[in-house]
Amino acid sequence: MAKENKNKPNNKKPNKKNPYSIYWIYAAIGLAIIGIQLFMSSSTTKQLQSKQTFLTLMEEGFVENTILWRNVGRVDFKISESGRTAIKQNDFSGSDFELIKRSLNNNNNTLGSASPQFSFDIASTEAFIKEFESINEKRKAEGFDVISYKVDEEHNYIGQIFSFLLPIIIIIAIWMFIMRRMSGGVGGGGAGGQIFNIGKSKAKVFEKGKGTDVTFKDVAGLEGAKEEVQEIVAFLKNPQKYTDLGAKIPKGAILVGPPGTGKTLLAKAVAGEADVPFFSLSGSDFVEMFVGVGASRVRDLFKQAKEKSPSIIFIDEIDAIGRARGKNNNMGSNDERENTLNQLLTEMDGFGTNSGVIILAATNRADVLDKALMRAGRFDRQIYVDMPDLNERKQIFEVHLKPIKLSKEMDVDFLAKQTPGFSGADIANLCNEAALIAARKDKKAVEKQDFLDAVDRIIGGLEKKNKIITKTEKRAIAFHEAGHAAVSWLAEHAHPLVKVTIVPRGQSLGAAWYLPEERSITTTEQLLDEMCAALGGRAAEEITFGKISTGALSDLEKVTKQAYAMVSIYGLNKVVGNVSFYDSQGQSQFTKPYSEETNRIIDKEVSKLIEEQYQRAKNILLENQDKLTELAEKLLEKEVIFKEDLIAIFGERPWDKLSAAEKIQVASEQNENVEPKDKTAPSAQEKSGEHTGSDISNENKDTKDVEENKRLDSENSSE
Ligand SMILES: Nc1ncnc2c1ncn2[C@@H]1O[C@H](COP(=O)(O)OP(=O)(O)OP(=O)(O)O)[C@@H](O)[C@H]1O
Ligand SMILES: [Zn+2]
Repeated sequence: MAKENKNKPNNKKPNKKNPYSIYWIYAAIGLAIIGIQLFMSSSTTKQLQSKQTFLTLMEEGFVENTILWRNVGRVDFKISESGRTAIKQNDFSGSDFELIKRSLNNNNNTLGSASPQFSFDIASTEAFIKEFESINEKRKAEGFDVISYKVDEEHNYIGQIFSFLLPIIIIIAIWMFIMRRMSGGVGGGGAGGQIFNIGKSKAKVFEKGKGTDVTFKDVAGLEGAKEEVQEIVAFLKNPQKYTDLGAKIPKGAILVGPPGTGKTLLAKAVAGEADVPFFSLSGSDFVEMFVGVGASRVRDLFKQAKEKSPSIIFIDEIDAIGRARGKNNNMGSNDERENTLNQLLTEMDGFGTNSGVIILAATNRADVLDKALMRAGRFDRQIYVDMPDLNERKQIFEVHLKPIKLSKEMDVDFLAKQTPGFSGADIANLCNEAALIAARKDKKAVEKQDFLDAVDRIIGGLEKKNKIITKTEKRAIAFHEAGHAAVSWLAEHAHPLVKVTIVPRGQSLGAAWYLPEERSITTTEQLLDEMCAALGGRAAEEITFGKISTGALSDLEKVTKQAYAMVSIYGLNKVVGNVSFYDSQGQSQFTKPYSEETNRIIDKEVSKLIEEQYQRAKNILLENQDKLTELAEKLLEKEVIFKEDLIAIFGERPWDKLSAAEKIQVASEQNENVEPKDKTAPSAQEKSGEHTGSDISNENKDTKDVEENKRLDSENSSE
């Protein structure tokens, strides 16, 4: 039973006393009346005054389809073809014949309709039959055909109405079927039908004490967020404590943060732990193609929540309805969403602070939300759920490693270090992937190597063992990657390298993995050294082969972007000065906020900056050319080399001898092409509200070694 409650929408019970169904009854009655009237008017029977009219016509042989209704004492008949022409031409007199003539004329106007029917009352069926038979005998004697008749018990109106209504009923049935399909009512059950529930909220309800089995223990890290959410639960459990002191209980809290950081998980934990009904739905559940449905669903949701108060409403991905109003107004389709949002705002205003309903919402696009939604009095609290840091990653690993069978020497610290920029969801995925890899190798337990393979696979994509690369190309790739590795190893502030590979994987033909610090401010020296290392690949090609290739495309792209950022955004260039042309609103994309003169200076400074670093990279490599060659040869031989090989060739980095405690904060392995890394950039910015150095460092890390790919492509095409 508990299961039922969990999985089925709550709209089943109120179905019975649904206010919408009354309209349907009205509609059905209306349709029936229209139907009957149509039926009546289409086959009207004209009432004649006397039976003598019939008998006259019968004597002439002008009647057909004669039916005697025994228990109502009535006769219906029609006039035959010859009769109709005769009546129109001849002068039958009497009021009945006037009537017949008129209706025959009318009938001619309406194309294709059947000949009109006439009726008259009789006192007794038996007596009438006698008269009828006597006329027939007369006709027989005169050599004419006898007129036949039929005796029936009762006029079957019901059957005729039904046969008329049947197609209408079928059409309605088809229509209802389509509507049900459109409102996605798979779980809605057969009985009531979704059509009645289209304006009902689609919230899943977790009743008191039957919540999810997620608890706060399952949410690792996120200490701050957890505390705030727990406080909300406390408000609901014991409002007295707060209201006694005059405090108002917040109406809502919105969880903001990058994807996969555990917002939904946190809300599920609230459902699991709070001892109150929990309504869970997604922003897109309000959206339907019919106007007014969204607003009606909001109304219904709040009504239900209030009935069960104290309760919690959770709206996931609220940006689906909460987007700022008024933008893109030229597209009419937004009206419906705005109505929905307006209704939500009204509802949030409508209930008092102490009504015992608290709204939780989650989004990863807080920037697009309507300001009215975020103001105090609605979502009073904004809870930031950030990407996990080293320590939090460790805790998340601990949660997700629990169900996995590990080999003895598994080291969670190590895993956390290997995964900078991973979100909680990424880590969950990694653990699963590692287990899959181990299973594929028929292992009894998951080993460290499986996790490393899983990291490689998640970051870099699948290995491409069969990719065809010529010997010269392989050599060029090896020297290029060795160049990156050597420069980053030898430049003090560059991220030290951890692993270099020339195994094709995903899009790339080779990759150098760095060990970036998790830092929030980047110094000029760090930026310059990173640029130098990025140019190291091309520099190595030049000093080794005497020619450069197109393979450094993405290195160059990254370096150029970073140089422009340094000069025109971070104010790190002496000539341009302490100015930033950064446009945090992203408004003036078409006009540059500086003069032509400044433009020229910026361009000049950027190319100077890059050229300097390129020369520096070349110098570093020239000084160590034999070591570079040794490294490249080793790479060609082993395909993957690690930090240890670099130490063997270049010796320890003198500046790497940090204290162990510091190291734990600093360390972490990083690929050149870490996709999750990108996700951290905006969050760091959003949070501080200003532009920190972090996104520079991120830009810096996001090197794709697609370059090698492109190099090959263009070599093929140009030569
Ligand atoms: N802090 C965490 N502790 C444990 N597991 C986590 C944590 N964060 C994320 N996860 C894992 O990642 C999965 C996805 O997280 P969740 O759906 O809560 O992310 P989200 O922030 O809601 O993402 P989105 O914004 O994309 O909806 C969870 O089911 C859980 O397995
Ligand atoms: Zn490169």
